[in-house]
Amino acid sequence: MATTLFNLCARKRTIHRLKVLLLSNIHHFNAASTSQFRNFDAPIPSFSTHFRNSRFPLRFLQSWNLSGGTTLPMRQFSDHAGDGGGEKDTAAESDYEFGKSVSFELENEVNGVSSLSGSVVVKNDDTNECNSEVDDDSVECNSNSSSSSIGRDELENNSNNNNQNSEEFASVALRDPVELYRALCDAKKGAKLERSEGEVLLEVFNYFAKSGWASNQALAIYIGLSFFPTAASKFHHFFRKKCPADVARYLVSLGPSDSAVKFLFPIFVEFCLDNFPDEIKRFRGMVEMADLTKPHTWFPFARAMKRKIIYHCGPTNSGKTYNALQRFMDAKKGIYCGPLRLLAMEVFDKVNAKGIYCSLLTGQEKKHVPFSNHVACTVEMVSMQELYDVAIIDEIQMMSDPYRGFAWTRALLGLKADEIHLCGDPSVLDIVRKICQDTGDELYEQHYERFKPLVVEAKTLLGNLQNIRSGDCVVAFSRREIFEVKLAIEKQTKHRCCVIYGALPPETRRHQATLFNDQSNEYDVLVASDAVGMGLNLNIRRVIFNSLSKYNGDKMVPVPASQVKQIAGRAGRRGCLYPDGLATTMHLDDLDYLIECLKQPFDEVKKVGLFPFFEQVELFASQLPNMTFCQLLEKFGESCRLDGSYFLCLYDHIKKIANMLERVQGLSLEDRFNFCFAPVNIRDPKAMYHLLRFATTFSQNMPVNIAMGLPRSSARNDSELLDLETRHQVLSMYLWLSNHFKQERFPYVKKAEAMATDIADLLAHSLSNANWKPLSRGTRGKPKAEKGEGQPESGNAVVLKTGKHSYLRPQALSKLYDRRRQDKPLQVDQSKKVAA
Ligand SMILES: Nc1ncnc2c1ncn2[C@@H]1O[C@H](COP(=O)(O)OP(=O)(O)OP(=O)(O)O)[C@@H](O)[C@H]1O
Repeated sequence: MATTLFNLCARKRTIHRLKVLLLSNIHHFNAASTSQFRNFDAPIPSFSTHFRNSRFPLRFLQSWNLSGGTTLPMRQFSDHAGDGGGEKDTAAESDYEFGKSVSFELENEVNGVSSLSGSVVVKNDDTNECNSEVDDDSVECNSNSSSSSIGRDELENNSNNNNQNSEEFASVALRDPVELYRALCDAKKGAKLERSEGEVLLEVFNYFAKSGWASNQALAIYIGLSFFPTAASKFHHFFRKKCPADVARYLVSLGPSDSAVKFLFPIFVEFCLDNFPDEIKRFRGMVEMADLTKPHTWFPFARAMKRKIIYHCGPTNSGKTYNALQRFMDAKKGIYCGPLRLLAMEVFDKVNAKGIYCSLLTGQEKKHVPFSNHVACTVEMVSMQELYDVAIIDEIQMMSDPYRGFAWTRALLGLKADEIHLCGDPSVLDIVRKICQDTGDELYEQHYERFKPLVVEAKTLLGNLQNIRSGDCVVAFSRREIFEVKLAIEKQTKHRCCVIYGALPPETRRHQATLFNDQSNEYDVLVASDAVGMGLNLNIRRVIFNSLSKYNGDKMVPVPASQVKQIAGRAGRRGCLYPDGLATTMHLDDLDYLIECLKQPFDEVKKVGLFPFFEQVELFASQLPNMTFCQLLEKFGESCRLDGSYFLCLYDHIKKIANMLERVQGLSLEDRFNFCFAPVNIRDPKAMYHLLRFATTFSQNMPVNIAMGLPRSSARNDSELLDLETRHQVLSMYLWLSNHFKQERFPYVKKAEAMATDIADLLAHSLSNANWKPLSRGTRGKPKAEKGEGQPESGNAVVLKTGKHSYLRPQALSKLYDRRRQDKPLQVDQSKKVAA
């Protein structure tokens, strides 16, 4: 029922949307249809190849740079045939998105048969070379291997047979696939094969059906990945019914190999064109609807402008944003786009404090300042309709973020501003240059150096918390670790700690930052996650990495060098109490990795993120009735085409929400799309429950209420603290939804804002007093029994250094370190190392 409704709504709206999209993107579709897809109706240009008289393969091969000809830009397909046996999925998926060209070097080699100065050598990768090569050497090789049993006559016979075989094989290999396919069609019956030959042939076709390379190449004739196995199976039956003896023998000689796949593929193409016109038409329609190529053409107004792009390129703390903000404040009308609410709020405060009216726009809040011509927003909220004099896109390197990258790409391509300032590290400089070539914008580069070099303190803390000093920021990569460190520091030293991590509301993070920056109180140490890397001005003297590994949702992995740099760079900012920044590690065995990371140049990003607009998904949906939204997204991912500089952003979290909302009936496609982007922690069942509840009430056309209480007092343990965090997230989600749907559907905005403020206060108060052992979300409500003083929590931590001031490291990490240590023994003179 839900699906039907969803499809009904989708179709009803599609016609109108289609018109809008076609009108606004007409150029895009034209361009795409001419350059990205082979045109089956176009006349065939003459071309010298083995595939004479071919309807399809001729064009097919032309565009794939058969013999050094031009390569048309197209979706990237894998050029490795060597992924047959069972690797299909990964190979297909990994190569699926982006168009690199494929080259068959058929001039010199045809399916394993090379024509070399008149003599023919059959190469078969999968069989013994001695048997497969038919020349003098091979005879010798044969005779060596079996000289005792084979007589001279037999040898000669073998040699003659081999020569005959090789001639026959060569003639099969060199046959025009179109002609061969026609011959197969005309044949009444295939040759009778021996059982062993039949078995090998079966293996060959199984190998073909599993070939990621073949399934990937088949996309070019609009045989989709999901249909490929069916097509391959039908092709097999057809072949077995009609196959002549010489072709069968040739295939048996090749065996289940890449050469066999390459031989069969052009025949398969002919077979598909003949037998699956409807399937091809359907998939072609889908592909055209899911065309994400040439994204710069999606923004015709921005393309009509002569925009000036200024790339402020440099490491952290080099004054990039400061300079860009000067231009922003001087402009008549400006927009700042940042990665975090926190950064947008900071710019909002800073600019208003200078007497320039500036509004604030984030997913959760709209603060309109009367008479303001400036706005500070989060990058997802940037308007593509308004005209600006100056725009800033901060942290532009986040274009390559696997989840959110599309928002930066969209802002860069679509912003209607005369002057756009990009601030970020050099990792996306090359790709921005390329994009500016496509858009026709002028690019100016301003390179920056850090105000003061960052110094690595080679001594490290040697695991001893007594070495903590005022102004230190200890960085840990999980909430649990953060509270463990805070607890240990407060227990073993006189310092008090503020904490900052991602799950805290921006207001609470700001409050903790203020507490830490303020010299008049006892909170002089900060314990923070990677959330400290962006958006807060902090008086940090030294950044200490408690560990340099983090959980990626699946396993512990080393923290990427770019992130280490970004975080370490927070030490010693210009204008703060400690202008000379220091970075070090808690434990000596992490020091090498830190030094390596800081020495690394910035990685050059090859691709930036892209994601379809709702209109594109809607258009696509019109092709696929009877599909759930989640299936639709999957199909879109499978069918979409992208240019080489772009990747499709990950959307597993969106699919998870889409799946949950599947049971909610009466939501339109657009509603589903919007609900799926709501900020929710998909690993938090309580938060997910509230999202489901909001969507259900919304679908019943009723005003959505908050239906959530407010705790009276601050948290007394970690379970209560986690509960406060979740409640704040639910309120934040409510506010976000109220800004993305009609407000009358979410009428309790004021109440939600007031509750969020109260919870932020409670959180701030709770954090000041937090002195309990942390829980992870999974163990919420089940606090572990307290252990005796100094004893590690069983199974969770090990003592790395004994003694009163030793610090316990979580066990998952210590295992990783042990492994790393085994891989690379610690250098004794490590402490002498100093890096700048
Ligand atoms: N010319 C300047 N005069 C006074 N203060 C400055 C100047 N340039 C930068 N600053 C200050 O130096 C600090 C770092 O500058 P800014 O935030 O612009 O660096 P950044 O390169 O953008 O670093 P990040 O990427 O870490 O934000 C800020 O506090 C900023 O106010």
